[in-house]
Parts: sequence; structure tokens; C-alpha cells
Amino acid sequence: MYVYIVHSIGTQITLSSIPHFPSSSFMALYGDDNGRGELRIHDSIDELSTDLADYIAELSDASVKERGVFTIALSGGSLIGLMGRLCEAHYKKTVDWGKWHIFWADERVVAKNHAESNYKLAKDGLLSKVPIIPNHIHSINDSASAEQAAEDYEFVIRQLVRTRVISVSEINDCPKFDLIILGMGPDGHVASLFPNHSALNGNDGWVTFITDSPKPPPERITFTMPVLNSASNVAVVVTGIGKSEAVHLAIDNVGPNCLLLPARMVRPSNGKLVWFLDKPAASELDNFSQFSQS
Ligand SMILES: O=C1O[C@H](COP(=O)(O)O)[C@@H](O)[C@H](O)[C@H]1O
Repeated sequence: MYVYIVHSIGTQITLSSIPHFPSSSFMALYGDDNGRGELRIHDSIDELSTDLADYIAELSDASVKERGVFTIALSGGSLIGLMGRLCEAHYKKTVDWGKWHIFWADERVVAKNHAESNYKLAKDGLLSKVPIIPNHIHSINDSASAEQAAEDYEFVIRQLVRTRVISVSEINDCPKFDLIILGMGPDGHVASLFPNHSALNGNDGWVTFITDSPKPPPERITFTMPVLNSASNVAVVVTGIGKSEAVHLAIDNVGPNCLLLPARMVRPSNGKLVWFLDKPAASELDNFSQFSQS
């Protein structure tokens, strides 16, 4: 019945335990002092999914109390399946779904009913199963070119910033989403910001586009890095051994060559970063053996 919390303060590790989770649970938290955020490492996908659902529900409550709305930007890929617990009766009853506004941190420029659409994935796996107001679902214009779709999406976001549905960053003029929730590819990409791609340097606009994604489909739109880093909360959700090397490069103190890994560049300037990992994904972290002593 314990969750183990590991605080990393420089190289000094302190371990404490508090009653909270079922006995098989395991969670490790890095202090935010290294700028790499909080780490939540779970024994199983099942536990990770429950923790993720609780985390989202808590942020939703806090935002609705404070601002009357909850603005959440989703990604695609394995993430949506990991958010599936939110469709369960407990969350259906307790979450204030009518106050949610849904966005996409990245989207593939394909028709909304296409198997590769991040909208379709979220719609089938989550949005059609909870009482979200249809016009609070802000999906891209799927009949435009990638360039036009990015421009249109930025326009939609600008209108919602103007009407204060979406907050504004205190540091720059970027939108400040209550939560941006990201997956990560084995190459360290987040949203549709890929390593060594020029879109990574897109620091002016809020939404940019690519037509040569290394991962199909090639045409995508994506939030820029400044928008990711302006959010109040960013969660990065990663599972599986195939991503363990990228997790290590994104989080540990590695050489300067990795500084431009997209996942490593996610450092909210005035917000909180949380990594949700299963043990296989965390297994190459420098301190993993200390985490797994439990
Ligand atoms: O193409 C994409 O890939 C990433 C990672 O996907 P995963 O299936 O490996 O979890 C995803 O976060 C992004 O939104 C998506 O467009």
C-alpha cells in the first residue's frame, strides 16, 4: 500500500514512502530543480492509465474552478488508448465535461474519417463516449492544404484567446492551454516536431505545417515549441522499451548533442511538466536501478 517517491536534488537521492497506492504501484518523482519535470514511473499500463485519468480530472477541476473552462490539447498515437479510463462511469459522473474545450497539439492532414486522423482516434476512443459539447471540439479544416489548415487552426485559436476561452502566456503572446498532453516517438519527436526538422525552429507562429514527415502520413500541422512551452501543464506519456533510449536522452544529463531532441526541448517556462512512464520506457534512465529497488 505504498507509493515510493524519489526526489532528485542534484546527485543526492532521498527516498520516502507514503500510504496511497496499491502495493504493486511504483512511482518516482524527480524534483523540478533539474528542469526535466516530475517523473511518474508505473509498474503497469493499467496503473499508469489510472494515474493519468486522475491527473487530468484534477487539472480539469482546478481550471474549471479558476477560469470556468478547461482547455486541453491532445496528441495522437498510443496516448488516446492510455486515456481510455476517462470513459469509465466514475469520471463520466465527476468530470465537468461541458467545460472542456478540445484541441490538437498536432494533426495529420487527412480526412476526419481517415484511419490516420488524430481527430478520428480521439473521437472513437474518447470524445464520443463522454458528454463534451460538440462545438467545443476544435478540430482542423480537413479539406484544406497543410499550409492553409495550419493558418486556419491558428486563426481559430486566436479567436478563442481573444474571447479568453484560452488564456495567454504572461511571458510572450502565446496561448496558454491548461493542459497539453503529448506522446513521444522512438526518435524523440513530440506533436509533429521531428528531430532536425526546420519546423522545430518555428518560433514565430503558433501553428506550423510540414509536408515531409519522416513518419507517415507526410502532411501534418503542429503546435510550435513556444506554444508547447507556454502551457500551464504539459504531460508527456510514454510506454514501451522501444522508447527507453529516447526517454534517457530527453531526461538525463546527456551531452550537448541531445539538446535539440524535441522531447528534451519541452520545458514549460511558467508551467509544470510531468512524465508518465511505464517501467520499460524508464529502464534506461540513469537512476532507474534506484527507482526500481521498491
Ligand atoms: O505521429 C504521431 O506520433 C506521436 C507518437 O505516437 P505513438 O503511437 O508512438 O505514441 C504522437 O504523439 C503524435 O501525436 C502523432 O501524430
